[in-house]
Amino acid sequence: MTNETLLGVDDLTIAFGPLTALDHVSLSVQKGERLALLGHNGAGKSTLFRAILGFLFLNTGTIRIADAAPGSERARRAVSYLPEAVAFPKALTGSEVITYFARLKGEPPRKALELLETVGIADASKRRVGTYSKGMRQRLGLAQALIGRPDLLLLDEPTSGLDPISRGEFYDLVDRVARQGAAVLLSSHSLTEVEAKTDRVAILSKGRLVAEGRLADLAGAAALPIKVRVRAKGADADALHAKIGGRRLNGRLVELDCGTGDKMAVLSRLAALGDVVADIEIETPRLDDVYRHYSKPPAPGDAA
Ligand SMILES: Nc1ncnc2c1ncn2[C@@H]1O[C@H](COP(=O)(O)OP(=O)(O)OP(=O)(O)O)[C@@H](O)[C@H]1O
Repeated sequence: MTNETLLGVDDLTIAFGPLTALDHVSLSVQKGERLALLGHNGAGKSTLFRAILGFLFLNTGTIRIADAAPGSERARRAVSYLPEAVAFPKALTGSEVITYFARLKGEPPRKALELLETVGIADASKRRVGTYSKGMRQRLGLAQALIGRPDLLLLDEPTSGLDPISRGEFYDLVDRVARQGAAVLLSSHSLTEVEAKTDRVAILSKGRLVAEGRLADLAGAAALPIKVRVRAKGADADALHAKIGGRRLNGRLVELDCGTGDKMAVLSRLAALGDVVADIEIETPRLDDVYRHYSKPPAPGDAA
């Protein structure tokens, strides 16, 4: 653990009776870093959050938050949590909610109220929360989580139910908070979103950490193929398919798999075909390919 490590989880096991929800899990999140926690329903993501918050007995291992034990005074000051469906008293205004939480955290309400500006709902600060849209409630939740400048932000599926624009804006805010030095651990089922918006991913499968690292490194380690999609001239995919093999996707497209080392050779071969090829597209592995590779298929009834 370096002094830049704001969350260190080492060999963590958590069991609920006979069920092992987390099985010897180790991971860390550094200052300014956004780590995405991925996994099917029941993989153990929320259990990890609850353990970090100090609510659970650890069967094995340790958790350190800014070098403090979970649940300690120091850790409680350092960590903030935003659940998936944040609920505030409907009769309170946004300002009243923030003032209330600032007082609970022993922070000056005036400073905390500036966070309503940060998250873009200052205009609605005098309105009752009961009139807020889901996106506005999540923004208010983020403002609440940011009170006192936490070192570690835990975001449990923070954008589920938000429209694409609100999701984008939410991630921009998270990005800004990370650039100011916070460590962010967020869980999500939305792989495309996480791919562009986080620094590293950790994949849990049935309580075990099956992969952890930067997307490009995980894709490289898994030796996932690059897909080369070739468009046939004159919409004659059959003729093209007969020449190059691979998969015929439709009447115009044929797809080939190749390793990073073979890419140039494959491209040269295709270029030499000349008249039968209209266009070539190259697709490097995406997070959903990496996720599918590393995570086991869900048990029946476990669909994400
Ligand atoms: N208090 C508990 N008692 C018994 N089993 C529990 C308890 N809390 C969680 N579990 C079990 O632990 C496993 C992990 O659950 P967890 O809620 O951490 O999964 P998750 O990855 O957050 O899933 P989801 O994506 O659905 O939120 C599941 O099998 C769940 O049923």
